[in-house]
Order: sequence, then structure tokens, then C-alpha cells
Amino acid sequence: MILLIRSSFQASYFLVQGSRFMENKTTTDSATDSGLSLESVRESLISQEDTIVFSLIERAQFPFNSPAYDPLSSPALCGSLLEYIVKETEIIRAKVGRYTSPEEHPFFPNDLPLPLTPPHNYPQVLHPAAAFININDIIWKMYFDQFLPLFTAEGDDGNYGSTAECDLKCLQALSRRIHYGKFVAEVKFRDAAQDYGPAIRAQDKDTLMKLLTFESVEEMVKKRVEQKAMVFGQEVSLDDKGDTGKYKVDPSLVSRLYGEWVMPLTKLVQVEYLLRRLD
Ligand SMILES: O=C(O)C(=O)C[C@]1(C(=O)O)C=C[C@@H](O)C=C1
Repeated sequence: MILLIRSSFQASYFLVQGSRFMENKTTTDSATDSGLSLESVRESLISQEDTIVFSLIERAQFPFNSPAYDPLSSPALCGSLLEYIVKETEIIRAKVGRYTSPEEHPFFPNDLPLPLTPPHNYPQVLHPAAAFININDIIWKMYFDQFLPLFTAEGDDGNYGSTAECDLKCLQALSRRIHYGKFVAEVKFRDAAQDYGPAIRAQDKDTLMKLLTFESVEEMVKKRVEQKAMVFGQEVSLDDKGDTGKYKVDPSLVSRLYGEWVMPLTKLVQVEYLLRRLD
């Protein structure tokens, strides 16, 4: 189910890793004018891989630690420790305007406070309908139900706060990457409006999915993230060989995370965005 959110934010939906896109430009006629190109959005996806791999490595130092996800017994707090940390973090982030950035999507969008900081003039790169697409409920479920049990060891070492902080970092990195599909879709639409237009008007999800899929690129992404997990997560020893051949997180699982969840969800965001692109 796609959550539609942020109906109250109207103007500045526009984000992007600061320097990649021109600031203070309010309209864009072509991908080139806005500094947006398939190459530049793919570069951003590649650099976000580093953040995701490092956050997984950090999380993998702790076992599953299920008490971090159990309801808290304190009457003053509802939900789990993890939920409490995510909600409170999002309240602070909302106060400093993080969710006015089109790159940022809260996991608990209801009842967030308005920003206290002056508005940032993000360039208007995306169609305004982008602000209503938030699939964090799907990302949350995927991460806790499917992925986390695969890549953490069973057990409980008592480090629940640290575990929850690491989960928060993983969730934020995955959410940013997956919702970046909005930018990928925008650039693809601008580059080939004549191909996407009829499928959008027909609201034909299957054709849109076929148009935006590049299997050879997906294979490269899977190989690259596996390689990154090997390089960033290798156990280093000062003995004769240095490289022990052990990894902090199983590289094949990182590849699987991308193949089974990250890329399919990025494509889901692309389809959802394109369906609204001509509204
Ligand atoms: O690079 C693209 O063209 C994308 O749409 C991004 C992405 C991905 O999520 O990495 C998604 C779909 C494509 O099939 C290939 C890669």
C-alpha cells in the first residue's frame, strides 16, 4: 500500500544531495537545464551504496536483539524502543525542516511538528505529486521481517539502544535510496517523454515497468554492492597476509538485499511517480 503524505507542504519539494543540482532555479525545461541527467542520478545511487553498506556493517556487529522491538513496559512510552527512537528522531528532524527536502521521507509522518527553521529554497526538480509518495511502511516491513533476520546473528547481547540507533541509520539510508527513484523516473521521463507519455495516460504500470527497467544495470549494481561489502567489511589482521577472508556482513546478502528488495522498491517508486507525472 502506498502512503500518501505531506499534503500540507505545497511549495518546496525539491531536494537532492545539495550540490548535484543547481540551487535557486525554480523551473526546469530539460534534464540538462536542471543539471539532472541519468548519469548524475546514477552517480548519486552509487554513492548512496557506500552509506547503505557501512550502515549494514554497523548493524551486523550486534545480534538480532529482539527486546529492542518488544513493546516497552513504561506507561509513559508506547511502542518499542526502536519505534520510540525513530519517532523522537523524526520529530527533531521535522523541526529543522528535513522533511521539506524531497529526498527525505519520515517513517511516522502523522503529527510531525512544522519546521522552526527558515525554509530552504530547493530547486523544483520533481512534479509536485512526488510529495505524496512515501513507501516507508513497505521498507519498514521488508527490513524487519525479511532482511534483518537474514543478516544478523541470533541472540541478545543487551545493547538495545545501540542496536536501535543502527537500525535507524539503515532505515534512513534505504529509504533515501529507494525514494530517489523519483529523480530517476523524472530524468527518464524528460529524456523520453514520447515513450512514457502514452503509458502514463493509459495508467499502464506494466509498460512503465518495462520501459524503466535495465537488467544489465541491475546486474552491475548487484555485483558492485557485493564487492563493496567485501572491501568495506573485510576483517583486517596484522598477521602476514593482512586479509583474513572474513567479512563483517555477508557480501552475497548485500547483493540479495539489492536484487530482491532495494531495486524492486526503487522501481515501484518510479512507477508510482510516473503514474502521476502528467497530473
Ligand atoms: O539506473 C536506472 O536506470 C534505474 O532505474 C535504477 C535501478 C536501481 O534501482 O538501481 C532501477 C531500475 C533499473 O532496472 C536499473 C537500476
